[in-house]
Amino acid sequence: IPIFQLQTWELIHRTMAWIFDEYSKFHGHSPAVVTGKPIDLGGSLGRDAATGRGVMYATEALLAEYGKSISGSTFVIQGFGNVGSWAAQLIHEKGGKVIALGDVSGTIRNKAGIDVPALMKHRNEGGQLKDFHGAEVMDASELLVHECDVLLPCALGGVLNRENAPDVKAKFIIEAANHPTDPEADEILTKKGVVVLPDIYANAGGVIVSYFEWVQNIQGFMWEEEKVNMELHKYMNS
Ligand SMILES: NC(=O)C1=CN([C@@H]2O[C@H](COP(=O)(O)OP(=O)(O)OC[C@H]3O[C@@H](n4cnc5c(N)ncnc54)[C@H](OP(=O)(O)O)[C@@H]3O)[C@@H](O)[C@H]2O)C=CC1
Ligand SMILES: O=C(O)CCC(=O)C(=O)O
Repeated sequence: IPIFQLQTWELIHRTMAWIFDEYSKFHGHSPAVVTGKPIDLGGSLGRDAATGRGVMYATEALLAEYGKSISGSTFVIQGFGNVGSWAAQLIHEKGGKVIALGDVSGTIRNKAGIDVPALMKHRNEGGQLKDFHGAEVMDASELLVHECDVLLPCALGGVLNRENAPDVKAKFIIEAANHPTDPEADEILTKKGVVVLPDIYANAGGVIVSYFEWVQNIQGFMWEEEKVNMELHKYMNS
C-alpha cells in the first residue's frame, strides 16, 4: 500500500484520494486499497498525530525500563514537521522538558524548557522557529550534540554519523525519522553506552494507524479517536 514521505498531509490526502478514486472507477467503491486518505473518504481519525504519538509511547516505555519517565527528562528534537511537532507536543503534555529544537528555518533553545503550545501557535500563524520569542537562536550544528537526556531525530536519514556521533551527549536516542543513525554512528554510540531505539519500532505508530485505517475500511466502520489511540498504545506496548 503506497504512502508519501516528507510531504504535507494536505498533499498526502489529495494524492491518496486520487488513487482511491481512480481505482474505484474500474473496480467499484474500494476505500481499503489505499491509506492516508482524507477523513471524509475513509481516512482514520488520529493518523495525523500517530507517528509522533507512537514515538511518545515508545519513549515512555524505554525510559520506564531504566526507571525514568518523560516527566523530569530533557529532550532535544530535530525536525518540527508532522513527526517532530506531534512528538514535541505530546512529550510536553507529559511533563517532558523540550530544551532545544530545530528545522530548516532555524534552531532554538531554552534551558528552562520551550513552551511547545506557544511555539505551535507561532508556527501555525506562519512564524519561523528563529523568530520565536520564547527561546534563543543557536547554531544548527550544535543541535544533535546538545546536552540532554533524550535526543529525537525527526527529520532526515543519516544525520548521526561518524563525524558527530563521538560528541553526542544524549543518553537515549529515539529513531523517530527513518534510519537517522548510520551504521558507523551506531557502533560509536553503542561503545559510548548510548541507548538507540531503532526506527522500525520507534516510528511504527504511523504504519500501525494506517493498518487501522485499512481494518476500519474493510469493517465499513469508523473508530473514535480515543479507540485509535488506545489500540495504538496497546500495539506499541505489546
Ligand atoms: N509522517 C509519518 O507518518 C512518518 C514519518 N517517518 C519519518 O520521519 C521523518 C520526518 O517525517 P515527517 O515529520 O512526516 O516529515 P515533515 O516533512 O512533516 O517534517 C520534516 C521536518 O524536518 C525538517 N528538516 C528537514 N531537513 C532538515 C535539516 N537538514 N535539519 C533540520 N531539520 C530538517 C523540516 O524542516 P522545514 O519544515 O523547515 O523544511 C521539517 O520540520 C522522515 O524521516 C520520515 O521518513 C517515519 C514514519 C512515519
Ligand atoms: O503510514 C504508512 O503506511 C507508512 C508510514 C511511514 O511513513 C513509514 O513507516 O515510514
